[in-house]
Amino acid sequence: MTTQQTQQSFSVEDVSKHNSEESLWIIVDNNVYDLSSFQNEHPGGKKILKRVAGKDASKMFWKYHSAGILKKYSPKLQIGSIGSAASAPSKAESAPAVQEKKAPVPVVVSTEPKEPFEPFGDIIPFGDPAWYQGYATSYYNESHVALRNEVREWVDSALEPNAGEWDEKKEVPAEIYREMGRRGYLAGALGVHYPTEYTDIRPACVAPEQWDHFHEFILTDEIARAGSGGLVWNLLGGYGIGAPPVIKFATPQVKKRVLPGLLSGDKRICLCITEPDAGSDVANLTTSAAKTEDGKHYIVNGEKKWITNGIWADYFTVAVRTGKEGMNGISLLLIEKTMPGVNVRRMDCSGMWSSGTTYVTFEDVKVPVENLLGKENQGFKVVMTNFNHERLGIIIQANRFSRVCYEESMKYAHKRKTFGKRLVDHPVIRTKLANMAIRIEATHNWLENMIFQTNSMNEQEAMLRLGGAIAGLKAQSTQTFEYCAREAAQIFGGLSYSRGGQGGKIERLYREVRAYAIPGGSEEIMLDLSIRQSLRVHQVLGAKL
Ligand code: HEM
Repeated sequence: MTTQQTQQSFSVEDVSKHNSEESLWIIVDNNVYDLSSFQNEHPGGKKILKRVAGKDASKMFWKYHSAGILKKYSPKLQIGSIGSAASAPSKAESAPAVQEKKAPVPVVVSTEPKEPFEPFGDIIPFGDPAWYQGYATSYYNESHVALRNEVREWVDSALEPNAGEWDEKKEVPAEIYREMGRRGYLAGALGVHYPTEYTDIRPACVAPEQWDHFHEFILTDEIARAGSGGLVWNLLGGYGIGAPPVIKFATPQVKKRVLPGLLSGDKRICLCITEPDAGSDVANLTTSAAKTEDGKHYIVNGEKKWITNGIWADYFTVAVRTGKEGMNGISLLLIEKTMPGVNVRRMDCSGMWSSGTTYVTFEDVKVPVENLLGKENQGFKVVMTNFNHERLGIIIQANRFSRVCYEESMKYAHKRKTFGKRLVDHPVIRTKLANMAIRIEATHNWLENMIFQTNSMNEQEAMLRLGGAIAGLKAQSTQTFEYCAREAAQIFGGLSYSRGGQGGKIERLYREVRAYAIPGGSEEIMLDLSIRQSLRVHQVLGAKL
């Protein structure tokens, strides 16, 4: 279908003539769709379309579908609009679809107190963070607003409508990952300053020197809005935890060789810590790295399990044992796919299908000593410095997924009727929505505080002082996610039990809860650490105990 045809204008009478199997047109929200060829492949059946052939089918359409369907199928099926070409936009169109190519204009930020920003998004109460909905904020400035708008436009048009299909295929087109690089999103997702020294790519709407942890928060949060953990981990999972040790601890030569390709999205990386027998218990890992007699290489042997993005990775940031037992014998090595002895196989998991969960084996892999990240036997420290960034990423995603569960439930509760009333008119359903919202907002507000603290401290200080609170917040966010996925599933009923369709996001997210509650420190470990670590810090600060 050409764009010109899409602009064609028809009258209701024109459409009414196309009311048969041979020529089957319908109207949805003032737009005209030719379903003549599509009717045979319509997952909801052919007959149901015949009943609305030649008619305005908006009401029936919105009863059975969510907005993503139109975004996905319009380019193929829409042939025009009713009346003038500039008719009222549909629900799906109201989100801008195509990003205009404009020259990047960095936003210059003033430090004056601000009025609330223009309301943004669907304005469903608690469906987005408060600062999106016209409430005042002291955390965000115009550059955050600009980035939020830019990412949402991309996610709405290019990611969300395809997330379900990609998850089923267990693969996201490589072009999407490269686009993450081209837009400067990968360079901005390292938990450090925007690394202008290793890439010429610049974000379109944020001056690199102004890029902060809130920008990374917004980026991750908006991508998570597509409602697929598999997708977020495909785009940010391996990279967000595998690349920071390289930029912080690799030698200058290795950084110069490796980082440009990683930041542009041409090369991929993953983090290999977990083993078949060592998960949250990092200090007990057994993958060995023995130095050769000439001291120029390590010979690496061992297995790593549940490695996100491993099947596509060019680089592996690997925790190995170079010394004695326990945490003081661990080092981090950058292993490369081109090194003989590196093997990967995809693992079958209950969720996160498009994230490429991998089993990695290292058999006598010869790694030059220059690929050591940090100092020998001090890798545990490198792993620890990674944790705040990794956990904040998990918290951001888990809480947006909770919001997606809530937002989808709220929308569905406004259209589904039972016992003669909309779901939202039943107090029991409103109680479910309220219990979801209060948890999401509490988590989000604590999260914003943690991001603000992270912005205000150097990394060493943040690791020590925020480690406990961030661990506690991780547990809170995954408990909230589990709660919201369950409640949303109950609200959607059978639709959340079958794959795809209106309940598709809920069904998928429900299967993804464990991927958030277990890795990056299980809930049990996080809760315990939140108290232990905070006590340690506050004893130094003079807690009166
Ligand atoms: C532009 C026109 C349409 C497109 C592109 C379309 C596409 C789809 C798709 C992709 C599904 C699979 C479920 C999902 O992913 O949501 C579906 C299901 C369905 N569609 Fe349509 N559809 C269209 C129009 C209609 C109309 C006009 C009706 C009703 C008169 C209808 C009734 C249904 C029903 C009953 C289902 C099954 C829902 C379920 O499994 O719960 N569709 N449609």
